[in-house]
Amino acid sequence: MSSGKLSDAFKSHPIFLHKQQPDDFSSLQELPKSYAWTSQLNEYPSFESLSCSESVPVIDLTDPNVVELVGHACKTWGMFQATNHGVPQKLVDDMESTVRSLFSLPPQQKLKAARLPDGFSGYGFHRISAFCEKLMWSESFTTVGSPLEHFRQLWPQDYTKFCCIAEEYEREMIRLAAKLMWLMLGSLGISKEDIKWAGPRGEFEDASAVLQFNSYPACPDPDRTIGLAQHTDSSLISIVHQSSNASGLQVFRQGEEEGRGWLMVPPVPGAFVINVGDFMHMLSNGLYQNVFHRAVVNRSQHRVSVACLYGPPENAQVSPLSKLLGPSCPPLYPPLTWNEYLGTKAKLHNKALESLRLCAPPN
Ligand SMILES: C=C1C[C@]23C[C@H]1CC[C@H]2[C@@]12CCC[C@@](C)(C(=O)O1)[C@H]2[C@@H]3C(=O)O
Ligand SMILES: O=C(O)CCC(=O)C(=O)O
Ligand SMILES: [Fe+2]
Repeated sequence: MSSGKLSDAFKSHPIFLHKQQPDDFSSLQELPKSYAWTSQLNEYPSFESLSCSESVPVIDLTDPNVVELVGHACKTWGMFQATNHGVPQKLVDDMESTVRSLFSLPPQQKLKAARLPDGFSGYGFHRISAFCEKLMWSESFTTVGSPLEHFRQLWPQDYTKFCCIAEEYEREMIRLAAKLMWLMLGSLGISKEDIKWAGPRGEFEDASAVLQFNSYPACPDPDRTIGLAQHTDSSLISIVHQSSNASGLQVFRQGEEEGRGWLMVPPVPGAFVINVGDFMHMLSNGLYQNVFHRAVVNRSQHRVSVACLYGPPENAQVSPLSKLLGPSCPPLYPPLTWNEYLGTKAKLHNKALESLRLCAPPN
């Protein structure tokens, strides 16, 4: 397998769906058969909330114990919500308005920025649709590097304004992601010298970031379909802003029999949801849990989210950190670039990580 550019990751893994582009959701009064899921959805129960000790931790990044809190959340949940993260609220609001404005464009206009079957960036169904029994009630827009070309197609008049917002937002995400990386790694006793690809100043100067906009229109029959099917993110970490008008993000809780299921992650004003991705799981040699999550839809609200999938530099071979290895802790995964991993994921989806495992994880 080759390393190469992230934007070329899917060149040899095109996806073909029985419908290439999302419908005009606003015109649908009933759920079409193609969106009606039959199995999988209710395999496990959904919970609005469990007891209060059992909700995704909310962590104030200025808390004196932040390193321990973050480490604990990554080991036990693989997810937390971060407050006091330093990203200006105005920028987050502008980003959300941009995303709403994009998905509110007429269908024909959105298709001007359509993602090609073998492409990485642009508008369309989510990449994982290829593995789903039915279509998902959502639309997405993905961008890596500058969104300028696509934005120019979408908004011939005011693309500059939207471009500035997206680029500024991405810069802030990259800054926050580096900070979160060191909180997570610090909690494992890892320091700047331990990771070559963290760059000379240890600030992950060359890390890659993908911006993913998700749109979940109001749905006439929300219980029979899904917005985004269960998955783990292929990133090191993902930083998600969810709109505050509706909940929808659910996290899978392993737990005992009756406690096992999908737990709602309610929007917390001003907070970002932070996910442990597959690469952080590999880097930490299994100490941090990559986390299964999905998004459900609702009857009356148009929900949107903005995810930044943050990964290693394009050409970096990432392997389990040697400081975490020992006679009783052999490496669980081989060295891998992000590009190579996305290729494996494009073939095997939720089984990708397991297929790469070199030996069984210790209990
Ligand atoms: C860098 C990535 C990671 C991708 C593919 C590619 C660009 C878009 C990402 C997502 C975003 C939405 C969920 C997901 C499952 C999807 O369908 O597209 C993600 C997937 C992954 O995490 O594997
Ligand atoms: O919409 C959400 O809350 C989840 C989005 C997500 O999981 C993703 O973009 O990877
Ligand atoms: Fe995700």
